[in-house]
Amino acid sequence: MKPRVIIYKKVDQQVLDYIQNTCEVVYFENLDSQNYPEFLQELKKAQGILGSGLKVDKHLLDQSPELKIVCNSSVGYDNLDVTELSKRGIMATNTPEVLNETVADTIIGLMLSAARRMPELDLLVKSGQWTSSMGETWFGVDVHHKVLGIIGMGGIGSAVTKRARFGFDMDILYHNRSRNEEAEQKFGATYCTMEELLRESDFVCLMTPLTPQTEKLMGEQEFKLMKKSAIFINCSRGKTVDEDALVTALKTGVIRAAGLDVFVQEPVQEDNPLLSMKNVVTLPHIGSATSETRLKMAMLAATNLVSGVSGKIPPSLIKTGVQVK
Ligand SMILES: NC(=O)C1=CN([C@@H]2O[C@H](COP(=O)(O)OP(=O)(O)OC[C@H]3O[C@@H](n4cnc5c(N)ncnc54)[C@H](OP(=O)(O)O)[C@@H]3O)[C@@H](O)[C@H]2O)C=CC1
Ligand SMILES: O=CC(=O)O
Repeated sequence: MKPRVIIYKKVDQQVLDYIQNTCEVVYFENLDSQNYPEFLQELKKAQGILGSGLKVDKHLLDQSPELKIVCNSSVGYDNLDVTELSKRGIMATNTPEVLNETVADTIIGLMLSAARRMPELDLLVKSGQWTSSMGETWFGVDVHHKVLGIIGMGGIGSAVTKRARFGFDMDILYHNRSRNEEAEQKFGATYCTMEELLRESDFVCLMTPLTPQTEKLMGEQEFKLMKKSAIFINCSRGKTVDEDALVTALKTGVIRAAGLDVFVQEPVQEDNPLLSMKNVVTLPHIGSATSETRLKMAMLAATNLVSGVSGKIPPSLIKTGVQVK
């Protein structure tokens, strides 16, 4: 009998076909309050699940006695309670590396947009306010030859660094818990404390995973350490930032601008003050969202799923302490 699995996000037909070769698939193109009860029913019989963002905690796992593997189609896995998964001997996987270059493109886009005020100027042109002389009220600041500070120099941070160093002649500072020698040797990135990074960078890019240690890593004190002219970019998770402190820093000129792909609440609430600020460029958590990369992510998640339910070691197993036999 084929192992029974649930897919809870829309995937490409070729991904579906690949999984269906090995598994009996229950397919929810998306999960909402309407189909959630049906999903819970199906979960009782499922050996594997694939999707992104579903909170997989003790409560959910209590309702999934057959589960062997949980496959995120994302690199971040803050939605998974890995301790609880590990206790129950359930494997967890993510999709690292295949999205690095695409997310790095998004981050460079946010840096350029915020520095050169592209969304503001786009609106101005489209609303017929382009006057013959666009004076200095509309000037931006340069990106090239500035200092970029990366908090979280991992796969994505390194791809940003490559672009910034070789494309924009930027100097790169970074902060991790441990040194990334490859980034130092290949791209000339310099390791420093978080305080040094915040004081010296013209652009601060936050790229850590969301963990208990990184929750609100950027707060009032951290923004105050930054240059008044600095631009803050967050493409990690909304909760790595104290959003109230960010609003105050942007409103009171503690920092110049921000580019944000992620928010504490997603989709972001309409009355979030960040949405009405001209010095903030926003995106709807779309860092990896190109057709090519989303397909690679889904295919990697599918490979993880099929391996896991077939008793093999999935290619991107998250280290949860689960012993794979
Ligand atoms: N907006 C979007 O669409 C996307 C968002 N993301 C987010 O980006 C995150 C990073 O992805 P990726 O680069 O692939 O991950 P990696 O694991 O490759 O890199 C994460 C880096 O963060 C560092 N780090 C972890 N904890 C801390 C800490 N407490 N203080 C300082 N540095 C820390 C790690 O170094 P060390 O262990 O030495 O501290 C590591 O270098 C994901 O977890 C996800 O949340 C990812 C993809 C798309
Ligand atoms: O947010 C996206 C991810 O891959 O993590």
